[in-house]
Amino acid sequence: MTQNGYLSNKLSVKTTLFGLKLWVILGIGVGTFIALILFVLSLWLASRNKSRRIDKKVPLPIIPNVSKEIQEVKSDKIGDLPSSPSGDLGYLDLIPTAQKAPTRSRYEGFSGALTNGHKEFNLQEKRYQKTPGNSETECIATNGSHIGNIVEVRSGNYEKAVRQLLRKESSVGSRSADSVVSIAEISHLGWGQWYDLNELEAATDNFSDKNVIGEGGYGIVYKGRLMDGTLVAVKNLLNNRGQAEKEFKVEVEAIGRVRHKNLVRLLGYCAEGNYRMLVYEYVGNGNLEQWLHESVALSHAFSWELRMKIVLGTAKALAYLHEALEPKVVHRDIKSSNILIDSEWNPKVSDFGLAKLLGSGESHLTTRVMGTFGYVAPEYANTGLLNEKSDVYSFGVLLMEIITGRDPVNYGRPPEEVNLVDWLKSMVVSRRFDDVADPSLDMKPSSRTLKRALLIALRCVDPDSNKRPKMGLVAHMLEAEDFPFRDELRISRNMDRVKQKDTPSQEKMLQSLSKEIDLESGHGSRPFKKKWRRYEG
Ligand SMILES: Nc1ncnc2c1ncn2[C@@H]1O[C@H](COP(=O)(O)OP(=O)(O)OP(=O)(O)O)[C@@H](O)[C@H]1O
Repeated sequence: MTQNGYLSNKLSVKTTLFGLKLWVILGIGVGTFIALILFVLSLWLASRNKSRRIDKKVPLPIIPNVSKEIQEVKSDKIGDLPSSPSGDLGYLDLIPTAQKAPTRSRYEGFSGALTNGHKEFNLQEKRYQKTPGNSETECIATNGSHIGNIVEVRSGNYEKAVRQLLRKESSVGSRSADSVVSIAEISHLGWGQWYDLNELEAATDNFSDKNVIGEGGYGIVYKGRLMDGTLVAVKNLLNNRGQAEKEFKVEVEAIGRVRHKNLVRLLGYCAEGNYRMLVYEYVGNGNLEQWLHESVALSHAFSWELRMKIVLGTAKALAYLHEALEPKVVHRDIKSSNILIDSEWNPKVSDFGLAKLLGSGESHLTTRVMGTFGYVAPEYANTGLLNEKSDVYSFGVLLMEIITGRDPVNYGRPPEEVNLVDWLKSMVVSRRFDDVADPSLDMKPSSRTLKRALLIALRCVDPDSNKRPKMGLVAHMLEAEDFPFRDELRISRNMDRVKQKDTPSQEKMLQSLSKEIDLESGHGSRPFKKKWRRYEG
């Protein structure tokens, strides 16, 4: 027997394993071994690919684009910041370490670490004022240096905001690089004209002193002439960190899109580097404060009729802000220096830096009362509760100022005359009407006209904000010579009889004044009742 014959005989021997021949069992064994090797090999390859993908992910230099949640990101100082040689901050990793879940109205205790290779920088929330949609965070590095501010992070996504901020910081240097970021950031406003800083410098002769029109709490206003000849007023907001940014944003949001004959028009803005400027139509005939209190030599020319034209236009502008817009706009700083006057004596309400946008029926509770002493409604000053009725109060004070030519608060007067509202009420109660009109008026108004104006003013400053009329009604009262005050008062009284908690003197004063006006008008007003009812409530 050959060797081959012997091998094949051996392989063909049946085994005890299911009676299978030996070569079949050997074949199965080899096949299984090869399959096992292949399986292990494929597992190894798969895991290698996966780890490669993870490796690729780690150093990806991607920083999120401007998020919708980030309304504005501002950096105003180059701090002690890490940067890669390319100036790209893609290797940074922000690890929030103690970020509490944001509640509806506040974000708290943010801190995080920023790593760049072996370096680590701590970020910390330092300052915050929190109401929804109104927050500000200052980021400081471990060494205490200021990195920048994050303004208006709506859903607490600090990580994105900080990355954005840092990326911006990394683009150290040129003004143009900075302004590119700014343009991207505020382009979401989708409104108005963008002005170059160069353009405004040229328009105002390099912001020269001779072009200064005035200075308010938030910045200096310059007169300027654009290349196309348009006269403008340029408000250069003071760069006191967050405040300029807030004022800028509020003005733009509040009046950027609105058009009204009696609202000053905001033509556009400039946001380059740290500069924030607002460009308005130029209103060339001064402001109401100057006409009432400064231009003594000219005040005789400021007749009752012109004053009433200004009052009416202002009332219409406020009615428009409160009743025609959604969300409505509460101005919060109605006062004589904010009523600009054009060459045809049209008033233009200006300075919306403190304005607040409120949804319909909404009130706002604030911890910081803004406004100007003497004009602020008592409930707003005492409790911080703000709605459009606060503007109605300020308008009432403004009307009293126009009637009397007196400042809302003047410590130069005898104690009982310091506060205009209190003094005027006492004059009405003691029926000394002849002594209240501005002595510098050339022609005094008729008794009835004066009383009508006084009654409207007194209703606007009602201590109970619910009883103050809406501005639309105020405008109608001012406009309609035959407005039936007695009926109007009765309707108003009936409407809130349930919650009647008036001081009797206020109610009595208004009643007797309206009675007098109706008597002086000579008609009992029945036919007008229906007509006016619709303006109430
Ligand atoms: N569009 C404009 N046209 C002409 N003058 C303007 C214009 N806007 C503002 N002014 C003038 O510039 C001056 C400063 O205005 P601004 O609104 O900054 O401050 P203010 O109202 O006087 O004070 P504050 O802002 O502190 O309440 C005022 O005298 C105002 O009359």
